[in-house]
Amino acid sequence: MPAALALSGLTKSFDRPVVRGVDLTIAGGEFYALLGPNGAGKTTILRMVAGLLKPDSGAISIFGIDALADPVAAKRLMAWVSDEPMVYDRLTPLEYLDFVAGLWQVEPDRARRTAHELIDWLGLAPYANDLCGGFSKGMLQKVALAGALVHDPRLIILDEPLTGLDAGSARQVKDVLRHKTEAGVTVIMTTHILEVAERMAERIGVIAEGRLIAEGTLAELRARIGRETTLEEIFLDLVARGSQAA
Ligand SMILES: Nc1ncnc2c1ncn2[C@@H]1O[C@H](COP(=O)(O)OP(=O)(O)OP(=O)(O)O)[C@@H](O)[C@H]1O
Repeated sequence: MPAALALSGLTKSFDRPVVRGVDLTIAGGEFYALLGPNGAGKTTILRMVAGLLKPDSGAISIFGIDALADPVAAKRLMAWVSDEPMVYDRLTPLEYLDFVAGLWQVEPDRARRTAHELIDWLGLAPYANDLCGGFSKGMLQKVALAGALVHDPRLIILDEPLTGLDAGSARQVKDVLRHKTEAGVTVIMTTHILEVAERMAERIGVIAEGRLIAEGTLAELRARIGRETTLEEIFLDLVARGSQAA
């Protein structure tokens, strides 16, 4: 069984190098959190995986598909959920999900079932027939998440999915992601909420200055630091060591 995601030697520069030779392998069904300081390159890595940015060099494989050579086949297997939700103002959540499912050519009955399931899970049922134009950012984030999941992707990539959500909405989103991993779906997400990474992720990767400076389970990261402490302490310690090494 090929890895859900395998990155090798991934690099990207803008006016300076931003992603500097990242190798990363995530197994099918894993929940992986990508942590790192602001500007570390996390979003840039994920945007390359999602096919929104072209790497300068390196390889991206999604369930064994070369995502650079066959981006359409790779995109069929994954969902990209950005931290800036893009939803059509003039559609209702149900219409939006129907539209997205149509783009993916999901069989209509199945699409409708999945759409209703996602809308229920995310607490959007009371607004399912209201125009998205009047929604708050948190509601739009949930509609965008539902839209990303309507074609039943096997790999879900989320950039800061919980930012700006109230406690109830954050719980709904976390429950959906948990439900998906229980069903064998792979999740990779960036977050600055260390408690979320600590509670939800099976493995954590730390990016600093464009490099993967550490990864492992929380216990493995703790062992690297050599003392029993919080993820926050581990994170700060690893990042400080990473910048010293660079
Ligand atoms: N399109 C772009 N053009 C020029 N520079 C960019 C572009 N996109 C990102 N950068 C730069 O690349 C660096 C890494 O950005 P990136 O968004 O990947 O970081 P991040 O780890 O996701 O940060 P944050 O936690 O703040 O979201 C930053 O210095 C950013 O300004």
